[in-house]
Amino acid sequence: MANSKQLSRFWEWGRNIVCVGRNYAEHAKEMGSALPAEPLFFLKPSSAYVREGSPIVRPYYCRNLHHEVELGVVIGRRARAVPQDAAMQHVAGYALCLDMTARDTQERCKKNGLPWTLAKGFGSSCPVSDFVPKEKIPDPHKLQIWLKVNGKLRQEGDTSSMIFSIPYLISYISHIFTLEEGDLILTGSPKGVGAVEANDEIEAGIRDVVTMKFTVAQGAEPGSPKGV
Ligand SMILES: O=C(O)/C=C/C(=O)CC(=O)C(=O)O
Ligand SMILES: [Mg+2]
Repeated sequence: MANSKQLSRFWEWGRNIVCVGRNYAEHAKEMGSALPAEPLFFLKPSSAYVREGSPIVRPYYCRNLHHEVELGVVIGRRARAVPQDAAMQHVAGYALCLDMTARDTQERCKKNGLPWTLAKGFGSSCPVSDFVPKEKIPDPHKLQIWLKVNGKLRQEGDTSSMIFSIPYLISYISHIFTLEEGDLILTGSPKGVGAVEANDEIEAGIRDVVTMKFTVAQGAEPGSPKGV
């Protein structure tokens, strides 16, 4: 099992980013989507990570970039086909994460039955906070997560409202592929997702645990000499 110190910079390990979708009923409702009977999940590349001090870059093909604030679970020990009652032994800690989403692109992908990679997997689509060792969070299903844009509250959710619990998700995913040390699971967004524009400031937190701040920048068209 990797220890907290080794995993304190989990974003540098280059491991899987596994995202769970529609895990909060009110978010599924605001998207006009049905509740999932089983977890819905997708992957981001590890180059999607971005840390405070660097911007979230809106891709050139996106006109409607959305924030989704989510609790992230950092895997500390390889998990392969683990039962639910052993799943938490594989957790090293947590992080606050954003699942930045090119919503207009996602709508097109949904309509055409295409994967969500363009909408969810672009560079800087996964801003993350500092690592929080699991000892600091006695119950990850009793956390309040929130997000403000330019000082205005947009999202506030309680992790007790997740449809599928963290042990269920770890067990479920680990029966499909092996979870490795340093992998991150984004557990889904509560309601209140919305658009951000270039120069907006996003601030988010897990109440009493951690906060983070990012600014949004506009990505350059391919071939353009300027821009991010
Ligand atoms: O149902 C939809 O149209 C969109 C759902 C998502 O983007 C899923 C998530 O990423 C989430 O629920 O966090
Ligand atoms: Mg999400």
